[in-house]
Amino acid sequence: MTKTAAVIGGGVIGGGWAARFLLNGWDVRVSDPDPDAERKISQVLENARRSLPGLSDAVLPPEGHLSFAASLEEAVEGAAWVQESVPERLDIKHAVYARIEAVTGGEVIIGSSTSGFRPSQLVEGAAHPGAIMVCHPFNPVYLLPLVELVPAPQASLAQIDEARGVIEALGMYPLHLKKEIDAHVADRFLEAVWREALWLVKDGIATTQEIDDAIRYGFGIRWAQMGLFETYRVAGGEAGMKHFMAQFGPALKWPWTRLMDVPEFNDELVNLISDQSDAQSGAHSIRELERIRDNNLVAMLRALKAQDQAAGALLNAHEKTVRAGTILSARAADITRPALPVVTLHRAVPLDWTDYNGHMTESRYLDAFAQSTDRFMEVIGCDAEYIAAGGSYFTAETHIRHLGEVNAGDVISVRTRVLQGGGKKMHLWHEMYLGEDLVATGEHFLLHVSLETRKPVDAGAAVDAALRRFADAQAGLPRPEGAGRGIGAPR
Ligand SMILES: NC(=O)C1=CN([C@@H]2O[C@H](COP(=O)(O)OP(=O)(O)OC[C@H]3O[C@@H](n4cnc5c(N)ncnc54)[C@H](O)[C@@H]3O)[C@@H](O)[C@H]2O)C=CC1
Ligand SMILES: C[N+](C)(C)CC(=O)CC(=O)[O-]
Repeated sequence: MTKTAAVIGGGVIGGGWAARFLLNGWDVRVSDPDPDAERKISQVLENARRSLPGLSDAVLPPEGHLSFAASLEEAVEGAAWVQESVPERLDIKHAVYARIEAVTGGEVIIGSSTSGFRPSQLVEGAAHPGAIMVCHPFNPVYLLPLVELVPAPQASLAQIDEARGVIEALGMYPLHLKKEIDAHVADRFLEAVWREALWLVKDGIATTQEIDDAIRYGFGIRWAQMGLFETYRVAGGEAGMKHFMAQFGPALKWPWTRLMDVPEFNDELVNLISDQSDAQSGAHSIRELERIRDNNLVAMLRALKAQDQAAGALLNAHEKTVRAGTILSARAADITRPALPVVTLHRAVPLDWTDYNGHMTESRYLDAFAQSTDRFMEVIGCDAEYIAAGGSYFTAETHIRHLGEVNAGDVISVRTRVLQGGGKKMHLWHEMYLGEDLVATGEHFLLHVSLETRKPVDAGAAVDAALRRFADAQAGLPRPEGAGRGIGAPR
């Protein structure tokens, strides 16, 4: 049964949470007094739809239903999770919790997005303090996986486990802090860097642009993949962390920081920073900047995914749980019915597969069809073990036709037929579908080779027999329209 999340406060962060829940198959009910909340959330959701589904190579569950409740109580009624993202003011948060608890009676976890309040502050006056916990996300919530999970001391193990389970099921990473502290862990770093940056601008040392360059051309890239300590361990050379600390330890006593002071936050400083920021980035609207940010984040996360490192390793682990029980079982059914085309690919289109024309770029059609060919090779037994023993297929010729547009986030499927198969030859016909619409075809002629001699040889007996089983069973099907067609030939 589809679960419902109540999102209380639908601003920047509430909107991001709504998108994260919806795109992972939850229904979402939003409560926000702002008459503009619906418009703002629909824009956040639009950005999320083009970036989150294609982050993974597995297809997420069907998108949940979004609704806007007339009252907080209506939003919370029957919800399996409540995520509070109202402004960072304790009085507002306390008033909201009292109303939520009156409906849930402490039976449902209330995750708070608070950037800085400690759980013991959040639960002051609460009837069911164990159910209220810090679940601090990072913007954009629909792409960044970190959630700092800080329960109040009254929380039971079962409540903490439940929270952890929900966060993980959303593809996020619960960092469970056992001790509370103002601003948790990550925001203490952000605060330190922010203070230092304000001083550098105020003192005329660097502009907002120069500070951003210092981060994005250097340590910002490093931090995304190894964090702080592992990065510094490597920086210590062969002697590692101890050498690093011996070399740079004394600098801690030198005036390398102004963190002890806070620059006075007066109009002069605010204008200095915002004027420089306008000059730096004012040419883009916030929505444009969000899309630029999302494109970059998706590209970085997918690069880390390919390396199975950091947040990319988390994506891979989540993908396994999403895959289980969906496409794999569908494929297994197809394999037992060789007269039918085999579903060899079912995935969402990643943002980094699109181009300047705003749709899936041509090289990715070959990528998708190549994945289908690889999958079909596995189906007939030409798998990693067979290849390691010295046999494989090389592609000799390919013809791709583009029949319809595909956009980021679209779920595509490829169905594969065998036009000819046996001995050295394998002639495949891939059809790519968006729903029931045929959007591309790929015709591929492959030769079975010996990986030792690099020359064509007949396939091994088992692979040959499996391939012929498909070829024979599909021989009676009508020849696909477009098969064997040369470029420019009439349709
Ligand atoms: N903006 C950021 O970068 C991050 C913010 N946070 C935290 O998330 C929370 C929300 O922050 P933002 O989304 O940035 O603020 P925001 O100002 O964008 O959104 C707050 C929303 O709450 C609504 N609201 C006010 N009173 C309400 C009530 N009684 N019931 C329901 N809705 C109500 C407002 O109309 C507004 O739409 C804060 O606790 C903040 O510390 C956490 C991570 C990052
Ligand atoms: C600036 N901030 C304290 C609201 C930042 C956060 O809480 C996390 C983030 O997304 O940067």
